[in-house]
Amino acid sequence: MADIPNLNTLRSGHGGVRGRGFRRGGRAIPENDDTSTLPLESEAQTRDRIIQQTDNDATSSRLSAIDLGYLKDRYTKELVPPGEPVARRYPIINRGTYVRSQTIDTLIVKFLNKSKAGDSNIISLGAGSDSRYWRLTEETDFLSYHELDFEANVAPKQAAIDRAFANPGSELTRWQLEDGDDSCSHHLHAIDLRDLAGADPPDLPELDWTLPTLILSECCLCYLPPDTASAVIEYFTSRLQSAVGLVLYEPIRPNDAFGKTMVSNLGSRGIHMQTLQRYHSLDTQRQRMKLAGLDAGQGARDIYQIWESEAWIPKAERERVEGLEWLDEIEEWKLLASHYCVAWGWKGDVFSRAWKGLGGDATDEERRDGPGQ
Ligand SMILES: C[S@@+](CC[C@H](N)C(=O)[O-])C[C@H]1O[C@@H](n2cnc3c(N)ncnc32)[C@H](O)[C@@H]1O
Repeated sequence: MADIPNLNTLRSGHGGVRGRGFRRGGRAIPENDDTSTLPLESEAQTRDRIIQQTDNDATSSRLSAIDLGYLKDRYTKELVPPGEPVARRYPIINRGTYVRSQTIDTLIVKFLNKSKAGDSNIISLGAGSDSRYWRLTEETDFLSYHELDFEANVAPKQAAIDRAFANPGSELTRWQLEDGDDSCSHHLHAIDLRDLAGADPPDLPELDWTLPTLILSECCLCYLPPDTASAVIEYFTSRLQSAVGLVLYEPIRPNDAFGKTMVSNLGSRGIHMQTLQRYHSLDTQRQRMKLAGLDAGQGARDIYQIWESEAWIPKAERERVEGLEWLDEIEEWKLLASHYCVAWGWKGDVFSRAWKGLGGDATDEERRDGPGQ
C-alpha cells in the first residue's frame, strides 16, 4: 500500500527540474540538469514537490509487489528510471498494494466489459507512473486513456515511454507488436488539477466528452483542499455527456489511534491529506458520491473488507497470495487495511449494469467496533 509513513522510497528526485520545459506534444526536456542556477523554491512549490514525490512511494510499493509475484505487470519497471534495485516492502504493504490494485482493476474491467461494443474513456487523475493503460489494452479494444498529473511527473514518464519504445527489446515494444492497437490511445496531460477548479478551466485536448467515462483517483484527490477536489469532480461530471463512473482510493478513519499516528507520520514528511477529515469513513465517502450526483449503492469498502470478501478475492486467489510471503502481523494488517478504502459511484446504464450489487453486505455500523468485527 502506498503512502504509508516511515517507508524508504526507492527513488528520489522524480518530479524535480527534469520536468521543466516539457509540454505535451513533444518539446524536448532540457539537457542541462544543473540545479545550482535555479531560483529558490517557494513554500507552495515545496509542498507540491512533496506531493509529486508521493508517486515514488506508490511506484516502489508496486514494484515490490510485482517482484514478489503479487501483481502481474511487465511495464512498470520501464516507466521508472533504469538501474534502481527493487526495494522489498513489508508483507502487509505488499498485500495492501495487491488488494488496492486488484480492486481497482476489477471495477475497471467490469466497466470495460459492459461497454465493449463501443469506445470508452478512462481519466486517471494523478496517474503518476501507473502502467494500467498497457495492461488493460492487452485485453481491451476501443479505449482512450487520459492521464493527468503535474508536468514534473508527466515529463519523466513521457521520457521513459519514449526510451522504452526506442528499445527493440523492451516490454513496451513487445506490447506494440502484440497488443498495440490503433483503436486504443494513451494521452498524457501535464496539468495542475487545481486549475480545473478555477473560473476559466483549461480544456483537455483529445478528450471525447461524449463517451462513457470512468474517472479514477488512486490516492490523488485526497491531496487537494476538499472544495477543490469536489470542483475537479464537477468539472468532469458537468461536461461528460454519457455515463460516468468515479473510483477513489483514499485513506479513512483518521481519528482513531492508528489513524492519528498515520496522519502525524505523514505530516512529519510534509504530506497533508486535505480531504481526510471530511471523508473520514465509508459512509461519508458514499455521501460524497451522492453529492456529486452519482449513485453510490454500497459503493465503498475498506481494504480489509475487500480482502475478506470472496466476492472480491476468490478463495483460490487468496490462498495463492497468502502463500507468497509469511505474514504474521495479522493485527497490524487488519489495522492498516481498514484505514484505506476504495469508493465508487456512477450515473448511467453501463455503470449500473457493471457495478450494481457489488460490495457485499457489511456496513460501517456493523464494523464500528473495529476491523473484522
Ligand atoms: C500517491 S501518488 C499516486 C500515483 C498513482 N495514482 C498511483 O496510485 O500509483 C499521487 C499522484 O497525484 C498527483 N497529484 C497530486 N495533486 C495533484 C494536482 N494538483 N495536479 C496534478 N497531479 C496531482 C501527484 O503528482 C502524484 O503523481
